[in-house]
Amino acid sequence: MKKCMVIINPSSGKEKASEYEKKIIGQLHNYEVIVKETAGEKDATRFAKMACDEQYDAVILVGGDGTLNEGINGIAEQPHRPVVGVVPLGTVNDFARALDISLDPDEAIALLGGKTTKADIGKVNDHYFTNVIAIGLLAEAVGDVSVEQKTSLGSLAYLFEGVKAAIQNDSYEMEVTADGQTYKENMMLFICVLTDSVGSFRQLNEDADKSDGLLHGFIIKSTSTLQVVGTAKNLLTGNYEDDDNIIKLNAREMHIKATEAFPLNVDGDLISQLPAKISILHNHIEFFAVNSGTRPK
Ligand SMILES: Nc1ncnc2c1ncn2[C@@H]1O[C@H](COP(=O)(O)OP(=O)(O)OP(=O)(O)O)[C@@H](O)[C@H]1O
Repeated sequence: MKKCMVIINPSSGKEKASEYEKKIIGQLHNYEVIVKETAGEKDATRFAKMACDEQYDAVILVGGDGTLNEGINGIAEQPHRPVVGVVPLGTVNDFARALDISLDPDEAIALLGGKTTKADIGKVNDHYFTNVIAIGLLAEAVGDVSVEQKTSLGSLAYLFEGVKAAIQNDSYEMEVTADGQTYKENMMLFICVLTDSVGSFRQLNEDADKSDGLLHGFIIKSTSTLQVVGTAKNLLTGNYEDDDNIIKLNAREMHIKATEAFPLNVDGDLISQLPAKISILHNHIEFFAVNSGTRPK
C-alpha cells in the first residue's frame, strides 16, 4: 500500500487544522496515512525530510504559506520527492492560488490523491521558495504590515511600505545579473516571482506559469515622489512595459548584490541577506492539483 505523511500545523488558519485531519484521512483511503503535528519552527521541514528518507509516496502540508515553505525545504534537496498535497489554511496562500487549488479547505482536500501537476521551485542561496523573493527596504516594512493588509494584498503588502519609504527618498544601489546581463540601478525594490499569483495581483506577472522554468524579476527603480504611486499601480496591473521605472527580467539564474547586506524576504519571511544567488529547479515537485499537467508514473 502507498504511504502518505500528513503534516499539520495546528496553529494555522484560526487553529482549525486538526478538524480537517479526519477528512484528509478519509480522502486518502488508498494510502497508509501517518499524521505529524508541528510544534514549532522547522518541524515541517524535519518531518517532510523524514518522509523522503523513508520513501513515502505523498506528503500533505496542512497550514499557511509558512508551513508550505518549511515542508518544501525538507523535500527539495532529496533524491526521492513524494507528491505534495496542499491544504491551504493561511491568510495568503499564494502558491495554492497559482496551482488553482481551492482556498476552501474541503475542496482542497477533495484533490488529494487525485490528478497531479509539476511545478518549478526556486532556490535562493541555500533556501528554497515557492512564490516570491523581495529585496529592499524590507527590514522595516515587514514589521509594518498588518494582518488585514497581508490578507488582501498577500506577499506584496510590503510593496506599499516600499512606496512609503520611496516617498521618504530611501533607495539603494543594487546590482542584478540575470543570465549574464548586469543591471546596476538605484532601486526601491527588487522582486523575483515564480508564478502568476503574487498576492491577489494576477495581472502583475500574467505571462508566468508555475512550470515555465523561469525566474521572473522586476527591478523597480527609485523614482520621484510624484511618479512612485503611478509606478506601483503600473506594476500591480501589469502595465510595466511603458514605465521606464520598471525593468522586467526573465532568466534561469540571477545574482543580486549591493553595498550593504540587505535582508532577503523569502515567501514572506526574512530568511537571509545579500548577496543572493537565485536559481530555478524546473518542474521539481509534483503536486495534487486541478491542473493535470503530468500524471504520476
Ligand atoms: N504548534 C505550533 N504552534 C505555534 N506555531 C507553530 C506551530 N507549528 C508550527 N508553527 C510555526 O508556524 C509558522 C507557519 O505558520 P503558517 O503556516 O500559518 O504560515 P504563515 O506564514 O503564518 O501563513 P500565512 O501568512 O499564509 O497565514 C512556522 O514559522 C512555524 O514555526
